[in-house]
Amino acid sequence: MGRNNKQRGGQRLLKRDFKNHREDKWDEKHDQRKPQGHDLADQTNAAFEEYYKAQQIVPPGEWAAFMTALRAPLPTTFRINGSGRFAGDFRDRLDKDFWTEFHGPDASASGEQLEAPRPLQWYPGKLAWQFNFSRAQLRKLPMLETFHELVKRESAVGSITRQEAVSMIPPLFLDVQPHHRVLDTCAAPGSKTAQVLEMLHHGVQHPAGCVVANDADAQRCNLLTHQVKRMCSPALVVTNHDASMFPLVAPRGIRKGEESKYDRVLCDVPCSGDGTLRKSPDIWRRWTPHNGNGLHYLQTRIALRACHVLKVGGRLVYSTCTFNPVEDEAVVAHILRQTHGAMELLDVSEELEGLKRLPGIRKWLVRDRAMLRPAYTQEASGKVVPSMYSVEGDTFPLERCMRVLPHHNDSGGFFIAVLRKLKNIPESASTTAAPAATAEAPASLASNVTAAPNSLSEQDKGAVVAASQQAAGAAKASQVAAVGTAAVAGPGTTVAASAPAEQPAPSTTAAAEASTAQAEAPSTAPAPANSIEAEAGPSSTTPASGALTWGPRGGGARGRDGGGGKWRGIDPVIPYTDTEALSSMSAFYGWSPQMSINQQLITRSSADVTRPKRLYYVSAGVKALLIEDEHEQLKVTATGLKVFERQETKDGRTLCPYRISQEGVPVVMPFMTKQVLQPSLEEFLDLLTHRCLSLPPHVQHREATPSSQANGHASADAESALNGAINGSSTAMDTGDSPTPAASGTVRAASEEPGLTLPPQKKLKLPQIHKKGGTADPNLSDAEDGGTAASKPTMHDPETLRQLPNIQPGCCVLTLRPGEEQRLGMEPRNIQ
Ligand SMILES: C[S@@+](CC[C@H](N)C(=O)[O-])C[C@H]1O[C@@H](n2cnc3c(N)ncnc32)[C@H](O)[C@@H]1O
Repeated sequence: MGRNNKQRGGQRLLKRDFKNHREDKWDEKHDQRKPQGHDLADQTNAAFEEYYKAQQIVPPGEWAAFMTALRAPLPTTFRINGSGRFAGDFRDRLDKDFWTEFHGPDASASGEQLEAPRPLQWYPGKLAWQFNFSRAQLRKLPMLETFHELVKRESAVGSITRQEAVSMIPPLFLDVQPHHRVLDTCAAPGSKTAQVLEMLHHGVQHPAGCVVANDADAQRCNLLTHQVKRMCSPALVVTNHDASMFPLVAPRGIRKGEESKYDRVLCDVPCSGDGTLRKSPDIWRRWTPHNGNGLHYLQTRIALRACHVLKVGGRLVYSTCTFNPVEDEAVVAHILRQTHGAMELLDVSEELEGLKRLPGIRKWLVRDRAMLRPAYTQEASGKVVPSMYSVEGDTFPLERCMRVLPHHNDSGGFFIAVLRKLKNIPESASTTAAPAATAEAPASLASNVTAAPNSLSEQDKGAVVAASQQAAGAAKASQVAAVGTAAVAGPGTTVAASAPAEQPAPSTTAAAEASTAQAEAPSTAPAPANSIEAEAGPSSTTPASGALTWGPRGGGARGRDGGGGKWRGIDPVIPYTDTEALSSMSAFYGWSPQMSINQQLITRSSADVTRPKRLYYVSAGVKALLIEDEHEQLKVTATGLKVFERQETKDGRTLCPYRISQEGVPVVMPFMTKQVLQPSLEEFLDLLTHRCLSLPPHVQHREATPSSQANGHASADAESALNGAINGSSTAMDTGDSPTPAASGTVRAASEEPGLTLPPQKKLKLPQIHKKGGTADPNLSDAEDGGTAASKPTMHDPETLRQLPNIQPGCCVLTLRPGEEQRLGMEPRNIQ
């Protein structure tokens, strides 16, 4: 009874640890240099000191420095999104301007000892930075306040990510390439997933690979989806499985072989977390060596499964944020032992120059109930298993593992091992820790599964003006400039407001997980004959997908209304193949029906399969994975980038059933040969400022010309895009419901995502407009505002007027003309 209570208590404790302390995400309270609710007296733990002194993980003479660093607050670190458009600008500004300011008269006058923000030496391209100011300093010094505001703003719009320095290390060792299929086994809250996605997208608009981000905790999957959606990547799949039983997928009749495996696997396992003591000082109070013992078994199972799903030749990174050898070297040694030479521990000491690290240790001790022991004996009491111990005679080169100590790089603590798969793991190899009878159940494994939101929905790259209100929020505005979507409405052709915000699916309890054995067993049913080939599928990850079907998947076909998924509470992933709608979209936007924009769309709607409200675009790599996952073995909680939203008109007349969503612009734009308008820069800015521009009477759109109204006019929500332009922050635009009768022949903002944004140092002097609601006149509703065309500037540029007759009523994309970006202080980019 007592034992059970303790077990339960231990589980609760550790679960709370993960929820609160391994999120690697910025928390405002960490601005405070003094840990809240803990004075220094709390930052002691005799058992901790005894345990780690005995393990000899700290070099002789460094113990005091180690402990002092562990008790000091953690510096703030952030990563500049390397695939973002303004990464270079922002980095150079930090490097030059702030450096100068920190050594200029303002800094000297303050009388403070200020350390300028500095790049992390070992992070490539000076794309990760560190600073160390107290809250008091931030408040006191205007110069610091400006810097802090800048960091907060860039973080909000996604051009930088606050992430603990050590947490940036594992993805760097993964060596991700754009064509890789990557699995992040324990991914939430997703800081490493975001980094991996950036790597996948590095230098390419449409990477052929994909990233599967998995977590056993459904709520944390939601958190991950939310965090990573700033990336606006169509190459992400979020799944909700116990990683120790992560399913490999394969279509009917095809044995699960190399093709369905992963080129890269990140195994950032749940751990006791004492490497995060600087960030989470309450761990001092709760630390015991038994926390690590309790997690060892789960860690070995997750790591072994990761080895199984890795391709031969692929890389696996195993990492923890604990110093504890039982969770570190012991797990690595165990997987080397259990995989019988199939896995090789790599020497990466030459990689990440400048990162101070210590080699892994070959001998360690395990604390059982009674004492610390170097080797397993029958007398060992408590929850210990042989695999926790170092084994005399093992020749594994464990010194190739890496331990990062806090005083070496002024960081948190971390452990990393990089492995390569040399050959297939013999069938006989065990996937569990040796005698596990006494091992604790995994403390962190959530038993309840809640559903995730249907899909990702934010803007990544590109250049955008318009946005849609429901999705306003985190937006990648600093990578966004000069392109926007708008809707042109003709007489009686009203463009509906953007679709309602996505509803999370209802919660439910855990669905049964596929067992490892099931996951790998070949299916027996024959492969279907008909097929739609995935365009530009990744050669390394696409099995014979030419022979597979891009159509309803197993559960989807059987479920409710023909659309329910296999996993309760989770919407199915349904390929969108409505040829009639797709042809009308192709004709309207001007692309060939065979292009991938038509071939890689999905819906998540089980209720309205025929007329889904939203269409999501998935990368070729994701499509290939979904095709292989014909039986819906993957419990996909989120995937795809929202690119189209259904548009309705009051009179039922639309030329095209779907308009482009703001975050979809970068994906859709390269395919478009129609519905692209390039107004002059002045008109562009006027449109943003006033929401609505009038057209001169003699230039009326053929469809958009109202029979009785004086002027057609163009409108777009100004305020958020303009603020975005000025602040470099995200923008939100208001579509309104429909143009008023007076507003026929309008160009209206069609979606509400990030708008025109500029590099932070480039500030435009543009007219001030009020905040909320997006209308230029606060007393008017959007529709009314759209109707006051007379008060708006008139579109008059001859080149704009020449283009207008080619724009059909409905959605169009606005872009700057070539070369105009420089006038806004932006680097030129290749838009169309
Ligand atoms: C250390 S955190 C991961 C941090 C994450 N990699 C990041 O960088 O943001 C460990 C995660 O493992 C998850 N987890 C715990 N047990 C798991 C299991 N059996 N399978 C998959 N995930 C698990 C937890 O929910 C937690 O989100």
